[in-house]
Amino acid sequence: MSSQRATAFVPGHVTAFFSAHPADDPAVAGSRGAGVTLTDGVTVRVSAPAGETGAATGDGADGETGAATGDGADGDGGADGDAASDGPGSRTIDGEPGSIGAVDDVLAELGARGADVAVETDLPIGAGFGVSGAAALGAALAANDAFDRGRSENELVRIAHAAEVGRGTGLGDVVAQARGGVPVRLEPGAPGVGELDGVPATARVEYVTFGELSTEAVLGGDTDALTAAGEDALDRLRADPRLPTLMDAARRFAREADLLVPEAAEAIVAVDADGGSPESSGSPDDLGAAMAMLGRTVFALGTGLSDAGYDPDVCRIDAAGARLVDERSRE
Ligand SMILES: Nc1ncnc2c1ncn2[C@@H]1O[C@H](COP(=O)(O)OP(=O)(O)O)[C@@H](O)[C@H]1O
Ligand SMILES: CC(C)(COP(=O)(O)O)[C@@H](O)C(=O)O
Repeated sequence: MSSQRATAFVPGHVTAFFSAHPADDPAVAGSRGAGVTLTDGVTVRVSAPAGETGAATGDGADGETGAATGDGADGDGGADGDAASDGPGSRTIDGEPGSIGAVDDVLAELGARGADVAVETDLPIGAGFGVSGAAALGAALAANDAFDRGRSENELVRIAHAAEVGRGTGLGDVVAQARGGVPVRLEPGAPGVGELDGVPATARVEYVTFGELSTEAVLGGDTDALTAAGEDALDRLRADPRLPTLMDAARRFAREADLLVPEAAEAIVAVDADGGSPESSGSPDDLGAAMAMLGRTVFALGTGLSDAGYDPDVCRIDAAGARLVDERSRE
């Protein structure tokens, strides 16, 4: 018995600092770094057309990490129906027609292009919350369930990671979002290649967005300076895996990597002046603000942005990571 519809929730992920590690093999490519996952995230609903679920056990098995390059059509060996043969199903983002490249690549890899896919999020897209990675991972989890593809969690994370890296829209968001909490990416790459740790902590998160920053443009440019700064920041956090050190390393990274945009710099100073930083006399729960990579976005742990007079969105660090949610119907 296979399900026809499935829904997944994937937390947003704000990168505090990172180093870029490109590679030809998308499972090997990725980033080192650290960030926070958010209770605000992306919900992906996948509906399989009738008769297109199950039995595609060999689907794409020879190319699990090739989602970004291939269209998956030659791997669609489903015995009882090929979702790709009838062309793509509907794609919406917050109810409007629209698609995210990494999502399309995930669906192709799973032989699920015929699915109707609805991506819903309160987070802004392209502003440093890893929405594209979250949508890709949510599509992988939900399509696997709706089409009864029988892939494991690690396999689905690998497929979403490969799609995201292949599209140039992220390097480390997917593995972080799969984990939840405060992920520390010790080694780059998909499950089986990369290595994760975490800062064991929770906090209130505030954020304000001033606009988008193209991840493709930054990753496609010279990343030597940001990678050197990111490696330094990771060394500092490994020596002291606590939230104040994460935020301090994030602020220094943005300056050293020359990524700090003026609106973010202004907000970080305003939060600091108001007492919301560990160097000043504010509450110990206020850990100041930093810029979200890669977006014109500032995030604070505690109440620093609201104390400084901004009107932030508020959520918390997500404890669970990407997951299916139980609102599906079964036949
Ligand atoms: N309304 C939209 N605004 C920005 N990007 C969009 C939108 N709809 C789809 N996209 C796609 O979503 C992806 C955003 O990727 P990225 O810049 O990495 O953002 P994020 O930080 O949210 O992951 C791009 O591939 C872009 O083409
Ligand atoms: C910083 C970034 C390379 C991009 O993040 P975003 O713009 O949110 O997709 C991220 O994927 C990472 O590896 O840390």
